[in-house]
Amino acid sequence: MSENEIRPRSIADLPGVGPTTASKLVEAGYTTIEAIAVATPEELVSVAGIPLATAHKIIKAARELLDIRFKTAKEVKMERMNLKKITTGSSNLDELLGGGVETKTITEFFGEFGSGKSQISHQLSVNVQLPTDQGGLTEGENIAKAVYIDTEGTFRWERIEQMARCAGLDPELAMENIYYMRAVNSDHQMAVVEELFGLVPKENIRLVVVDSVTSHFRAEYPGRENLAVRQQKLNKHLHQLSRLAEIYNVAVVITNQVMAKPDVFYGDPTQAVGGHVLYHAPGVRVQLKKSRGNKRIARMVDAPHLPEGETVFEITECGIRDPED
Ligand SMILES: Nc1ncnc2c1ncn2[C@@H]1O[C@H](COP(=O)(O)OP(=O)(O)OP(=O)(O)O)[C@@H](O)[C@H]1O
Repeated sequence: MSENEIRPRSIADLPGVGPTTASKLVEAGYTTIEAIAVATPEELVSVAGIPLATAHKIIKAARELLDIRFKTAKEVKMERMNLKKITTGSSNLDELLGGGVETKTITEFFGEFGSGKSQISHQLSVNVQLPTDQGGLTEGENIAKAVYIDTEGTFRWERIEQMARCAGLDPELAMENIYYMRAVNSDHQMAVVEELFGLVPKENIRLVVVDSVTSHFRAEYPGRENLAVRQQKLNKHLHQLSRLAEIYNVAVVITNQVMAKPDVFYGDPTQAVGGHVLYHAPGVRVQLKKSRGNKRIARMVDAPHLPEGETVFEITECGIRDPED
């Protein structure tokens, strides 16, 4: 299957699943291709009343679609090498990230207020639209677009306009290629991501930003007593996002505000322990710190395949850039 081909996303698109079977499966809770992929043929036979051979065929198709099979290490290497990267606008920061922000991956930017998390998110939403030879994901006429889920109302179209102009894009067009949604609470935030399983392939969306991923969860489930349920919901949300990244080959960027002085937030271990939310989930974590003036320090935190390290970038009128001096 070619990379740009739109993959079926509903179980009704699987071979062997007609409308009646589809509705029986959905009724029994098999609502996604993932659920089918991990089901046993006997389960499907009993809930949908289909022949065993058909059940085998449906499960096999679901697994193929999700690419669940043994791969050689060489194949894994080739897959990684083929992953596309989006430039951040700063070659220092790109280098730290191993070439830019990667598709099929969640990249978390965490740091205190004003550390540059939203600025990077704006910049990536512009840069994804650039042609591939300029660090974007637009191939020929097929413009790569972005989704920006804003939980705190910090999105500024003026900034997009400014950054697009500097990047040599038509600012009006650039703004049309960013789908914006203000998420009003954590349930809404998760519902919006669920909706993206429809929108992403249809509109050639290659970047999904959630700025900030944590604020609603923290506000709705405050303190230590709510930690377990908060983390559980947040994990579900992260799992949704990583499925989206994986299935549709998109880059997912999440931001997470952490306090400069975690001791003030005693009782909230998500603040105290290093700060990032990805924990053991696969992905890339970058800590941002304020430095002199508009300079910022980015630090790679326990990345599975990237060396730890630090670099400096700058926030300018034009956006994220390497420091002048
Ligand atoms: N037009 C601009 N020119 C230069 N620098 C700018 C411009 N706009 C914003 N900045 C810089 O970006 C900073 C804000 O960064 P950003 O909004 O990304 O922070 P953040 O990490 O998202 O913070 P928060 O957690 O509060 O949302 C400002 O303090 C300023 O230094």
